[in-house]
Amino acid sequence: MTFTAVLRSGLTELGVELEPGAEGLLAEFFGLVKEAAAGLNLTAIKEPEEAAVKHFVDSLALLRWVSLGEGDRLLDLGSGAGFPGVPLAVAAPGCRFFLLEAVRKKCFFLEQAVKRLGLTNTTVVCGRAEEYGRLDRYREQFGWVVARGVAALRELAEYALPFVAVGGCFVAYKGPRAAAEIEAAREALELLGGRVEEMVTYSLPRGGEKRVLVFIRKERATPAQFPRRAGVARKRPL
Ligand SMILES: C[S@@+](CC[C@H](N)C(=O)[O-])C[C@H]1O[C@@H](n2cnc3c(N)ncnc32)[C@H](O)[C@@H]1O
Repeated sequence: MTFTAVLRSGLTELGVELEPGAEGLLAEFFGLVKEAAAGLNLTAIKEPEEAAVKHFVDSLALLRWVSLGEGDRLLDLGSGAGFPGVPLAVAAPGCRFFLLEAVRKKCFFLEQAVKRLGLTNTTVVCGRAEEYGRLDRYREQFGWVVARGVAALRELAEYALPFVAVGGCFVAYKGPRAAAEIEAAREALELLGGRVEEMVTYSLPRGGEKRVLVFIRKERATPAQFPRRAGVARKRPL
């Protein structure tokens, strides 16, 4: 099966519908990722069927539970080669997307890809969450923050929650160990103003790998001392 056929059947299985024209853009993005894969350390992404399921369908699974439209602002923290941010930006053109990534060569790839795909709703931000989360124009400015594959929840919460507006939501894309990660992150979430609202589970099509989206509601402003300076959350998670 081709990339597009696997993508289409995978999304149908999950109950996610795409805007007209989105499939073509996603296939074009896959081509760009594949071309850049070796230089970006993304070798696992080369097989079209596997990439369609593990990266594209997985990224878009959020849309089964969330609709992103006009006036929404979403930050993808640690976007890497653009997952889940780019597929979501293609699928939800009315929402404004910010792709935050610390590694310059990945940011360069993202900037080129955004330009090639004509994604006028998407801005690439090159830097670390620990720095950007302290700037007024980013701090508590997003109704949605998402992150996939960046860090364990206990550490990740300190990067992500400062960006979320009070009342907004941080969604962590996780695997089968999500419940244990939540347990380990309880104290951190409480300190940072977040509360786990819901955990939804889905199986990826074909291999059927189990995935979990953890929805964390921001209930209170994050105290000014967070995030701590770069490297501290990793060494001494809350
Ligand atoms: C394993 S990759 C996952 C990339 C992508 N989210 C995905 O699911 O394919 C993690 C990415 O997060 C970025 N990252 C890790 N910590 C970060 C931080 N504190 N601020 C910004 N980016 C960060 C890394 O540079 C890396 O590109």
